[in-house]
Parts: sequence; C-alpha cells; structure tokens
Amino acid sequence: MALPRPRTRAGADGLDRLTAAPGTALLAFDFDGTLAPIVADPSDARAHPGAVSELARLSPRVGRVAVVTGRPARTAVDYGGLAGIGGVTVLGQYGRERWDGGAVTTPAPPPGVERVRRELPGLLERVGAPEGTSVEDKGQALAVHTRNAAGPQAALALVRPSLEELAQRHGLVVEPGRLVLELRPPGMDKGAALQPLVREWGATSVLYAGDDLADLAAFDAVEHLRGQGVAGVTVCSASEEVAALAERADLVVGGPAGVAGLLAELRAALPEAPSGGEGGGDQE
Ligand SMILES: O=P(O)(O)OC[C@H]1O[C@H](O[C@H]2O[C@H](CO)[C@@H](O)[C@H](O)[C@H]2O)[C@H](O)[C@@H](O)[C@@H]1O
Repeated sequence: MALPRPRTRAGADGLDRLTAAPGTALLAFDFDGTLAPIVADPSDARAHPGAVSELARLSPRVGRVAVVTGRPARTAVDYGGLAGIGGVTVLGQYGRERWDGGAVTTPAPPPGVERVRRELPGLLERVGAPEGTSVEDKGQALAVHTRNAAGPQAALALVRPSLEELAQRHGLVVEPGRLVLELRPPGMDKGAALQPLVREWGATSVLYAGDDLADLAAFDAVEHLRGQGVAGVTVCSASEEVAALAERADLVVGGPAGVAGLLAELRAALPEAPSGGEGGGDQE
C-alpha cells in the first residue's frame, strides 16, 4: 500500500518534508483511541499490537517519537509496551509528567486535586450519577467516566454542571473527552506540551495523531509551527464518537488499526535503519 496523500496542501508538504528528512522528524501520538483501542474499562486499555511493533521499527529511522497523553506517563509506558522501544518520550497528564526511558518526572499536584478527591464521591451521589459511573484517580487529576452507565451521554450531561462548579471552586479545569470529564490542573495542554519538544530536538517536521477533543490543542500547535517553518501533518484516528478532529485533520485513518497501517506505510517510504538499530529499548 502507498503512503496516503494528505487532503490539504500544507499537510502534503508536511509529509513530503518528513519523508525527505526523517532524521529531523518528530512523530507524536495520543494514546487512548489513537495507539490503543477504546475499551470499557480504562485499566484494560493496551496499545494495538501493530502500532507498537511499527513504532519500534520506525523509531530508529526518525528523529524522535513522542506520546502525548492525558494518562499518567508511567501508565502509558506500561499499557503501551513503550519501555521496549528506544527513542521514545512520553509526556503524561497533558504534559505535566515526562518519561524518557528512565524515571518519570512529575510535579506535586496542586492542593485542589486532593480537595476534589475528597468531595467527588459525595457529589456524584447527590446529583444521582447512575450506576456504571466511575472515577479514575490519576494522582494529578480525577476522571469521571460514564461509558458503562446505561445512558452514557445523558449521565455525562447530568454530572457536568456540578463537576464544572467543583473544579472551578478548587482551581482546576474540566477537560472533556470520550464519555469522560476530567478535573485537572490548568496551565498545560497537549499543544503547550508538544511545542517545546519540537524546539528541544530541532525538529524540521512534526506529525501528530490524535482522536479526541484534547488533541485539538496539538493540532493548533502543528499549525502554529508551520508559521515558524516547521512542516506539519495532523492525523485523525477516526471514531463515531468524535467528529471535530476529522474535520480539521490533514489525514483521516480508521482508529488505532488505521494508525498502525499508516505507520507501516510511512516505514516503507523511509530509508532502512542502520543495521541493529530497530526495536532497542531505552534503559530504565
Ligand atoms: O490523551 P489520551 O491518551 O487519549 O487519554 C485520554 C483519556 O483516555 C482514557 O479514557 C478513554 O479511554 C478509556 C479506555 O479505552 C475509555 O474507557 C474511556 O471511555 C475513554 O474516555 C483514560 O481513562 C483517561 O484517563 C485519559 O485521560
């Protein structure tokens, strides 16, 4: 299969420049919904096997690979099998955490997180959150999931006003996602996380793939970087749950399996890695 042609001129230029100079390309990916198929229980999420194996093969052929996720960095490393792949950086919790093949660097969460942790169970009970609503405690943030409620969208709409009030009262923001509302610290987003990586590695091109609303900030960053001479391609890992990314992206592929396919096509378009270069993990 041939590498697909982005539907925008800027995206096509971005992909051309990436394949012409892969050694200074940054490939960045969201985790859930992009590298990992969406599943009912967040703790069951694992990267698509094809995506992981293609990342391992691609990593030695490009400048750098990054995963930019709302998950804790360590969770993405473990669920993604990323510790076995060299040249990968993981920015977790929307860029508050960083893993580079070693320990995770993470700041202390602001005090509002602990206050929200204490108040959340009582609040969900008071507003009548239906059975199946669950809380994922990520240390730096708390996520309220409704995927397993009988009416997931209605449940989300029911709890949203109270969660917004709670977040605001404790200096947090609400990050909406796929049948989830996260209460997290302000001041960081995936775009603010991505841009310093591009500068740090002197990337001349960047590809960013995502599936959810939080990835729009990274799409914004790619478009901003184009204005600064960094070529860019945005990729939507499409689903029936989110329309906004497909409308914006240069390339649209069918979920994590489609991302794996795109990575295979990209690899085929790049020169071979130096011998022995593929798949080696960073030292932990
Ligand atoms: O930035 P991401 O890597 O996309 O992470 C965003 C959130 O994804 C996870 O929730 C989503 O995936 C779950 C597992 O497939 C699914 O059950 C849930 O409905 C989705 O919203 C994760 O649990 C969150 O912590 C992430 O922030």
